[in-house]
Amino acid sequence: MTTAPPSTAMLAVEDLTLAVRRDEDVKPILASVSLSCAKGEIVGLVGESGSGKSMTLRTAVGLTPAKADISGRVQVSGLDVLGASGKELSKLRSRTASMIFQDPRAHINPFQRIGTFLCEGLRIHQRMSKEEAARKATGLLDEVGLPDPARHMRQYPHELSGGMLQRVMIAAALASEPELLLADEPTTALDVTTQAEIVSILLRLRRDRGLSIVLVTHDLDLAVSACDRIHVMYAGSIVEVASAAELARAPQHPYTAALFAARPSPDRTELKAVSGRPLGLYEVEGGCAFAPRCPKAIDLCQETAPETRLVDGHQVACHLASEPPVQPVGPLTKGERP
Ligand SMILES: Nc1ncnc2c1ncn2[C@@H]1O[C@H](COP(=O)(O)OP(=O)(O)OP(=O)(O)O)[C@@H](O)[C@H]1O
Repeated sequence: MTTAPPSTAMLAVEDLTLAVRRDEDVKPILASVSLSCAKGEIVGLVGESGSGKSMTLRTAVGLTPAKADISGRVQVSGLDVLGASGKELSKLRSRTASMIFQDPRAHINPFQRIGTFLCEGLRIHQRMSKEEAARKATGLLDEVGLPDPARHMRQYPHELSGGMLQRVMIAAALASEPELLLADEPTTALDVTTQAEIVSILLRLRRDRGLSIVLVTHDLDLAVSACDRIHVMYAGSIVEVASAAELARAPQHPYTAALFAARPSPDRTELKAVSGRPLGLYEVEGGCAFAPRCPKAIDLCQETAPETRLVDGHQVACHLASEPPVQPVGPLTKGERP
């Protein structure tokens, strides 16, 4: 088992630090985030609300707040995203990397037929004729498993269920033949059966197209079932990275362990919610960001931010993890802030 960043990374985020400016205020959001996704790999990014998952994903395609201080490196398929021109970024977003989101209805015009929605991008970005675009769009709906693509092309969004609409959004994301799919909570609004169907589509797309996928989710079980590797995020930092199987077998960071313990399960009579509330990076005073909620915290945790260590194949940012720190990743929670 290996958790080292693959050398053929489709996405490589290294030491990414980001703070948003408003007037005199500076709000730190990400601290020294490193994350990678190889060609054909499905990588999970999990953590509670406000930990910075969406901001990491958006920064990967250059969608950052207007007034932000950013440092670090982000590469997608060889493009230096933080140094890219507007033209390069729009090419990145219209060709190389596509995104899907939690609520498909918020990203589709309710007055436009599904076929019109799908064909628009194909005609503009790929300069297809009307007939070519319709043929390609119908094929994409078939690829994502919609039962009657020709009929769905003529339907309006309100005629489709949430799960069917999410498939339409995946079809739209595939229209540009991307190499990388960034999926931000794509199953959160769906029932359990439909969630499983969406995950099986993602797995099939990886197999058939060699697509690289970053899956953001709150749902650890879903991440374990879908992903090769998982990055666990807390307060704007990655606190643990391991293969999905290894993370589920033996989580090393107390936060990861607490997330696993908080999952509902048939053999559990009560839920062990992670105590306390999740902090944003801007609320962290010093030391380990998880220390105020950590049942194992010692004085050192309150005082000094932990470095990332390699323990049993896991990269883990915790003082209580016993192996020496890995290089060159530095302090995770209190790196140099802008
Ligand atoms: N444009 C912005 N300006 C200022 N703060 C922002 C902006 N966008 C996000 N934030 C803040 O950044 C932090 C991380 O937000 P982000 O949406 O990345 O978290 P998340 O882990 O994706 O949460 P969720 O699971 O709820 O979507 C939050 O504190 C959020 O309020």
